[in-house]
Amino acid sequence: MVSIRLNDLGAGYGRKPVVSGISTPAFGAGEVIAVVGPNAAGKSTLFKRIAGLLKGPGEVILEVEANGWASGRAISYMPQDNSSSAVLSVYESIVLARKQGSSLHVGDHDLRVVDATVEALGIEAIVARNIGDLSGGQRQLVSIAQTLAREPQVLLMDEPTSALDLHRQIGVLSLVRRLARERGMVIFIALHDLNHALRFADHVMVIANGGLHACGPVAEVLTPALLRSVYEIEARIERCSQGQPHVIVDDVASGRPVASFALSA
Ligand SMILES: Nc1ncnc2c1ncn2[C@@H]1O[C@H](COP(=O)(O)OP(=O)(O)OP(=O)(O)O)[C@@H](O)[C@H]1O
Repeated sequence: MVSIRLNDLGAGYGRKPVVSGISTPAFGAGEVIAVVGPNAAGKSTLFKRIAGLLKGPGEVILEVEANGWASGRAISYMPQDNSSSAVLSVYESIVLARKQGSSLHVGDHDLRVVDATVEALGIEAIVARNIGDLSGGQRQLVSIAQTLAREPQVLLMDEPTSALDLHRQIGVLSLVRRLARERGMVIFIALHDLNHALRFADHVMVIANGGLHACGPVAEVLTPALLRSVYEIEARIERCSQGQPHVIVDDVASGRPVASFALSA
């Protein structure tokens, strides 16, 4: 079983902090946490800090109990941009991702995990293709496969469905949530689609103005008041016929043009 808590975490580039003072409760096995917020708020920066790719103040408190399942690394980060080598086949790239940081010996179990991941994502038809020949959405599915095949205990997925059609967005997020429950992972997903956050996440972290603006159960945090203060939109949260909450946007707050929504420097 795994749990992860952020304590007064900060990160930035050079001397300039992008985010600071981020503290959360402990998130436990099986939980999915949506990380949302405006462009350039610092979601990717926070993920890189949690993954240990950036240094900064504060601590990531990770507790891992051996449970027989965990064959993979503790924390794995799936970046927004896929920079896999274009000369590898899809299958080779997934095997390589699984073996990254461990011995290069590829055993039967490794191949079974790779095959199961390929099947779960429905990418059997492209496994022999070169990554460089794929469409943007296909590359994103391969990047997801590479990340899942590592079997991490904490997974940081940075906008994993941004290039996917609606059917695959729902499919991938359903799969990710199921794997979190089955494997006892903690999964953080940076998302811009708040309806996906409402549908697939247990908790939400709202990153804005250089820090953690709000954190808690997703349906409690994503309110019209929060959408107004963070996104400058007038919106309602209404339930569809199946009881699922949805954001319905009525207007841009105060009638200002969308282009006036300021990016942080
Ligand atoms: N390598 C870097 N060097 C310097 N500044 C950077 C670097 N990467 C990101 N930044 C800056 O850090 C800030 C936060 O960027 P980050 O990518 O974390 O935002 P984000 O919330 O993930 O944005 P988006 O939703 O647009 O993907 C931005 O102002 C960005 O320009």
